[in-house]
Amino acid sequence: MEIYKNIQEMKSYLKEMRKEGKKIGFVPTMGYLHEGHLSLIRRAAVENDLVVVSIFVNPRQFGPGEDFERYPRNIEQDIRLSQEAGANVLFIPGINEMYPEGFNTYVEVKQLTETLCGKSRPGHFLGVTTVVNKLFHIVNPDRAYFGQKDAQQVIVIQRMVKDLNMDVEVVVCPIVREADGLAMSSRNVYLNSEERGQAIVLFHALNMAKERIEQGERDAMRLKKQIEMMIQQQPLANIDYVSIVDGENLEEVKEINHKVLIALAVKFGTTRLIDNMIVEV
Ligand SMILES: Nc1ncnc2c1ncn2[C@@H]1O[C@H](COP(=O)(O)OP(=O)(O)OP(=O)(O)O)[C@@H](O)[C@H]1O
Ligand SMILES: CC(C)(CO)[C@@H](O)C(=O)[O-]
Ligand code: BAL
Repeated sequence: MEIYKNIQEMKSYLKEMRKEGKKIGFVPTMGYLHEGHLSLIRRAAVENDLVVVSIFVNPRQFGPGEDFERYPRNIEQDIRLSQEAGANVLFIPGINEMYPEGFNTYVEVKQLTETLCGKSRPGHFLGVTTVVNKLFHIVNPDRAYFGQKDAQQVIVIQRMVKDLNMDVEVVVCPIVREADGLAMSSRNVYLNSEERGQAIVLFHALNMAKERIEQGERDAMRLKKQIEMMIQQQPLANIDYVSIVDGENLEEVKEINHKVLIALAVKFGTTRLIDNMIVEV
């Protein structure tokens, strides 16, 4: 596996690969890889000739007081796991490589970034779209792989790709869960055993909501209340948001009569977890 820290060196290497006709699949990550990330890498390896994985904990998508400094990192383990999953090139730039002095260009998707996580984390998606845009320019992939776990991120990136006529196919991969249903996340390591035990309520609440819709529930407000009540029964849970939105434009729905996204963010102690489920009626 090739490992690059330098943008120009990796660009030259990938240019050669492209000249040989190789199709490039790209998996952007913030590292501390788990089965969720590995599922993206494995899929990219099946669908492309060359798989590039980036590991960059992007400071510009963390707000002040968020967990940038303590975000979990284990580069040796990431190298081993990504190689085993089928990565051919690892891109691990330093902060100065990505944001040299004088850096001053941002890419912003409006509206879609103003709800859900965008509301609770002002500036977060500006950081995400800016860094993903940069990474797309550096890697120039044919396909880029993102997890449905970050549902809003997927929709925002699809919008950016469309609006800016970018030649990359965005491939969305299903949420990978722990055996008990908790969505895998690098941040799960922050949870103590009590918090970890209670966090399973998120998956249970999403399943409950799906069942209610399947049984005929159409009132989004009533369902949202039921989800909130179920989560609040866990003493360590602190709800950031529970939302039932249109699966395409992320606008809050009143009546559930088409494809909806049930999305939530809940804190357990200091750890903020997100999860979601798409339900079609
Ligand atoms: N459980 C999962 N299932 C599928 N894809 C996932 C999962 N967790 C993360 N991903 C995807 O992996 C990519 C990189 O995500 P990232 O490095 O932020 O990991 P993460 O575990 O989601 O971290 P965190 O939850 O701490 O933000 C994103 O496209 C994300 O959606
Ligand atoms: C896409 C991403 C790698 C950009 O930093 C990040 O937001 C993530 O890991 O989902
Ligand atoms: N997966 C989204 C990265 C973040 O929480 O900053």
